[in-house]
Amino acid sequence: MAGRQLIAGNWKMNGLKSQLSELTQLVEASKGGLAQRCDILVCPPATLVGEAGGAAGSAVAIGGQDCHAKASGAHTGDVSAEMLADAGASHVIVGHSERRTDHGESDAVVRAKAEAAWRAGLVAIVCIGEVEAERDAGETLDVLGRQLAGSLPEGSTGKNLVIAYEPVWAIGTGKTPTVGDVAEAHAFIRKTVTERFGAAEGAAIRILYGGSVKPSNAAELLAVDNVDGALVGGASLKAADFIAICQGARAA
Ligand SMILES: O=C(CO)COP(=O)(O)O
Repeated sequence: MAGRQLIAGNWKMNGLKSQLSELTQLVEASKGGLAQRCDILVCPPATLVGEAGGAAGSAVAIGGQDCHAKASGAHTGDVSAEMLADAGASHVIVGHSERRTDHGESDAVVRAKAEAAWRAGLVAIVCIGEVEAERDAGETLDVLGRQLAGSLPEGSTGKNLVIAYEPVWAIGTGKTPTVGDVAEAHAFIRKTVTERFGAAEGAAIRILYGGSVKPSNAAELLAVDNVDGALVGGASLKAADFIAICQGARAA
């Protein structure tokens, strides 16, 4: 078990400046004691990272949702890890299934992005997860093994890497795996990173669960062995829901 749990919000392509009032409420709750329960991270769209960092101060960490592998250059529309760090981010999500699907990102691309995150001093949150057909075919652990082998750079540690297990069929659908299935997947991920990066780092790397986490199921999911936090999409947009999810974190 990797110590304090991390509850991370992924706002995806949601959030105009007015959305920052939800972040302000979360910051107040964090200062009011929530931060004693868990580490809290919000990943707004890139347009809001700077302002969110200003609003969050040290009470809530701020992250990006993607970065380019290069530090700068002729890549119209892309954002580098260095730019996110410069704007106040401490983390960046890479390899989210929506990026893998919408932008054809391969494991090799995801790995290069994780290395870019490190180059800029950011923690990389690498997402993995099977699609429904793979699950139905009994291939979940094979898929996770392949994605871990291809997406995680050498030198991964508990300080520079977080893994998010997000079954693609559970994202935004209201469906979640059973706690038994979550336990099996997380135990497999723990074993895989321990074999590759050694016992100390394998134990320290946080493994988040993501996919339809909400106030009503958060405590149950966060109590599962080897679940070191949650990556929350839709329910992170409302401060009250996200705060309730944070309250479901296992006491450190
Ligand atoms: O993709 C997710 C977080 O990255 C999960 O999204 P939902 O919580 O909306 O299912």
